[in-house]
Amino acid sequence: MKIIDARVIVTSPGRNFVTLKLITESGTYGIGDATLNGREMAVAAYLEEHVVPALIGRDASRIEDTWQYLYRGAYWRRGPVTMSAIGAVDMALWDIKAKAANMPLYQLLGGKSRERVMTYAHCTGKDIDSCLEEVARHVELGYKAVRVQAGVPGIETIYGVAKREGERYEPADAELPAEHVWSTEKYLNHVPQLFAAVRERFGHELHLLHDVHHRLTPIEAARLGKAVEPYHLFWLEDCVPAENQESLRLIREHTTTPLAIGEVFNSIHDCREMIQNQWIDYIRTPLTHGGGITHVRRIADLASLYHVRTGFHGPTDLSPVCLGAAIHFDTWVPNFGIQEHMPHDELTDSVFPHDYRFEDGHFLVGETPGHGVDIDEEAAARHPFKRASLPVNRLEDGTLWHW
Ligand SMILES: O=C(O)[C@H](O)[C@@H](O)[C@H](O)[C@H](O)CO
Ligand SMILES: [Mg+2]
Repeated sequence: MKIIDARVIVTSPGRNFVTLKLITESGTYGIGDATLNGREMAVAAYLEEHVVPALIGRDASRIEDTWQYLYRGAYWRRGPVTMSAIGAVDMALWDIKAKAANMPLYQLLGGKSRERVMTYAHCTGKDIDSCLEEVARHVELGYKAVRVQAGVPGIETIYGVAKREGERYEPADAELPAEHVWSTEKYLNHVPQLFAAVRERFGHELHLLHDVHHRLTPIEAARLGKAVEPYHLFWLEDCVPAENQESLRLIREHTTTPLAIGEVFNSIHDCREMIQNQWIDYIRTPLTHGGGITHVRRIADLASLYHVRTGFHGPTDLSPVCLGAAIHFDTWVPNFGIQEHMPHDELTDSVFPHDYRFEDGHFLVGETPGHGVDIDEEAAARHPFKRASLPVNRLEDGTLWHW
C-alpha cells in the first residue's frame, strides 16, 4: 500500500491548524494533526520541505519503520518541531491502517479498556464569584471534572483566564505576543481562597484541577501544593518549568497534592526521570507533540510501571484530529486518567467533521474505521493562515518571567 501523495494543509477557521493528509495508491487516506501553536509554519515547512518528499513511494503499512526512519534519520532528534512533524505522519499512518482493516483505531490498539473517557472543562472568571458561576454552568452541562482559574486581585490580566464573562480564553490572542504582568505573592495568597469557595459551594465529589502555567519556583510550588491539600485537587498542573526534572523531587517531598506535567514535552526522555522517580501522577504529552501514537504509547507504558496515568493536553490549539485520535488512545490505554477538553467552535468543527461525542462529562469514541476525523479541504481553503502569538509574562519590575 504505497503512499502516492501527501498534502500539508494550513487553515485558520478562527485559529491556525496544520494538517497532514497522506494518500495511498488504493485511494485510502489518513490525516494527522501537526499544529504547534504560535510556530505553525515551522512544522509546515519541516513537513513540506523535508518529510513529504521522502514519504512518496513508501509503504504506508510500515508505521514503526517510518517512525524510526524519520526520528533516527533526521539525526537532529527530539524537539517540538521535529516531533510534531513525526506525530502527524504517525497519526495519519495509524488512520490508514485502521481504515484498511475496517476497524476503529481503538480496536487496533488492543480494544476498549473502558466504556467512556472522563474529560475536564475549563472554568474561568475575573473573580471568585464569576468563576463559581462558570463551575455551576459546567456541572449543569454534565462535567464531573473542571479546571478552575480565576483573576487575582492586583493582577490585571492572567493567561488562562477569559477576558470576558462566559467566553473562553484564546492561547494565541494577538499577532505579536501580548505582555502580561505577574505577581507570585498575590497569586499564592489567592488560590487557596478560590478552592475553599469552590468546595464550599459544590461539595467534595466534583474533581478539581488547576494549571499554574510553569510560573512558580519549586519551593513556592511546594507551598501552594500544601495550601490546597484540604481541597484535595485531582491535579496541580505545570507548577514549575520542568526542564530540570530533578526540581520535582523537592515539591513531591512536601505535598500530597497530585502533580501533572508534560504538555510541552516531546519525547520519553523529557519525562523519564520524573516518571521513574514517581515525582508526578499524570503525564500530559499529547499525541501531536509527542511523536504520535507510536511514541506516546511507549511513554504511557513506561508510566504504567510507576503508577503514573495519562491526562492528555487538549486545548483548542490541538485540532479535532488530535482530539479524535486521543479519544481512541484514551479508550484503550490501561493507565488512563483524564482527557482535557477545550471545545472547538462550530466553524472549526465544520472544517474537521468527526464522530466522537460528548455526553455526561465523558467522551464516547466513534465506530468509524480509522480515528474518525476528516478534513473538508474546500472549507479549509476558505480560511488562510493568520499569524498569532502566545503571550509573554513579566514580573512587576519588568523581568521576563515564565507564563
Ligand atoms: O490547556 C492547557 O493546559 C494549556 O496550558 C494551554 O492553554 C496551553 O497554554 C496552550 O495550549 C498553549 O498553546
Ligand atoms: Mg496547561
